[in-house]
Amino acid sequence: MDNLLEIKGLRVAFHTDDGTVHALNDVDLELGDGETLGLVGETGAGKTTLARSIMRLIPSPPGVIEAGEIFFEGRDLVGADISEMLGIRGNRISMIFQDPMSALNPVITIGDQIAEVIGVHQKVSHKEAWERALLMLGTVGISADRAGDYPHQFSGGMKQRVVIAIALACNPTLLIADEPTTALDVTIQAQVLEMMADLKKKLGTATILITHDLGIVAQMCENVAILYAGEIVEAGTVHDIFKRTLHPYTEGLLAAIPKINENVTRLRPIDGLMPDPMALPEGCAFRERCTYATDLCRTARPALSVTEGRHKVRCFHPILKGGASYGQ
Ligand SMILES: Nc1ncnc2c1ncn2[C@@H]1O[C@H](COP(=O)(O)OP(=O)(O)OP(=O)(O)O)[C@@H](O)[C@H]1O
Repeated sequence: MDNLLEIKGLRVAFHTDDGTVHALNDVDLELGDGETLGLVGETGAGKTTLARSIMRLIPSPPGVIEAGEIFFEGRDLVGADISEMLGIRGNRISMIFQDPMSALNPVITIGDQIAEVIGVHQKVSHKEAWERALLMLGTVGISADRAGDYPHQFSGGMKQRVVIAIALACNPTLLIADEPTTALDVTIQAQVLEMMADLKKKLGTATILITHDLGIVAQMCENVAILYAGEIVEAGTVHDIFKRTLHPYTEGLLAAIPKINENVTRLRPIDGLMPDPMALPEGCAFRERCTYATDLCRTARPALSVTEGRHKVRCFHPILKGGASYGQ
C-alpha cells in the first residue's frame, strides 16, 4: 500500500438514549507520507470523531465503528487489539486534542512531562528520556533551562509549544492536531503555526490538521478534505479546493471568508443549519442549503466520485466557476 493512511467506507455511530447519532457515513480518506491534510467542516461535522477513530479512542459505549477500514502503515487499525494500539499511539500516531492547555499536568515540570512520555512509549532509561526531552524543548524553541518550570510559568503560546513537543517526542509518522491554535490570540497563533510548518519540514511528520479556518489550510496544507454532516463532500489539493471548487458547500465556505480587496459590509454566511445527525434526510445531506439542488438531490445520495487526480466531489451538480480568490 502506497499511502501512509487509507480509510475506506468508515461509518461511526453513537447509540445514545435519545437515538443514534450518525457521526461518520462512508468516509474515504487517504494521506501520503509527510503530507499535511486539512480537515475542514463546521461544528458537529464529525472531524474529532474521525480523528478519534484513527486513534481508536471513540468512547465506547456509546460510540461504535460500524463499518469500514482504517489502514495505517499497512496495518489494520479497526481490527487492532488494545496492546497493538498502545504500541501505535504516541509512538507512530500522536494527537493534539482540542483545548491542549488542559493536557498539561499543573504539578509536574514540563521537562518531566516530556521525559515521561518518551520513557513510557520507548522504554528508555530516565537519563536518556530526560536528555531527549531537553532536545525536544529546543526543537520547539524553548530553552532547556526552562525544563524545570511548571506549566503556569509559561504563556499560552509557550504551553502550546510544550504540548507539541510532547506530541512529537517519540517521532510519530502521523500527527493529528485538532484545532491546535484556536485558543491562542492571532499573533501567537501565527508563531505557533510557523513553528509547526518548520517542524514539518525538519521532521517530515505527516499531519492531519483539523480546523474551521480555511486561511490556516491555505498556509499549512497540501491537501484538504471538506466534511459535512459526517461525509466527505469534497477533497483535493489546496489548489483544487480554492481555485477549482466543485461542491456548493465548499463554495459557501470560501464565500464566507472576508476578502481584503472587496468592500465587504457583511460576511456571507451559509444559510440554514446542518441536518440533525440523528435524523439524516434522504438524498444529499446538503440539499436544504444548496441553491443548485434539484429533485434528484432530494431522492438520491450522491457518491464521492473522482474528477481529476485526487480531486473528489460528492454532488450531482458540481460547479466549476474558477473557485474563490483566496489564499494561494
Ligand atoms: N460521545 C458522544 N456521544 C454522543 N454523540 C457524540 C459523542 N461524540 C460526538 N458525538 C456527536 O457526533 C457528531 C460529530 O461530532 P464531532 O465532535 O466529531 O464533530 P466536530 O466536527 O469535531 O465538531 P467541533 O468542531 O464542534 O469539534 C456530533 O453530532 C456530536 O454531537
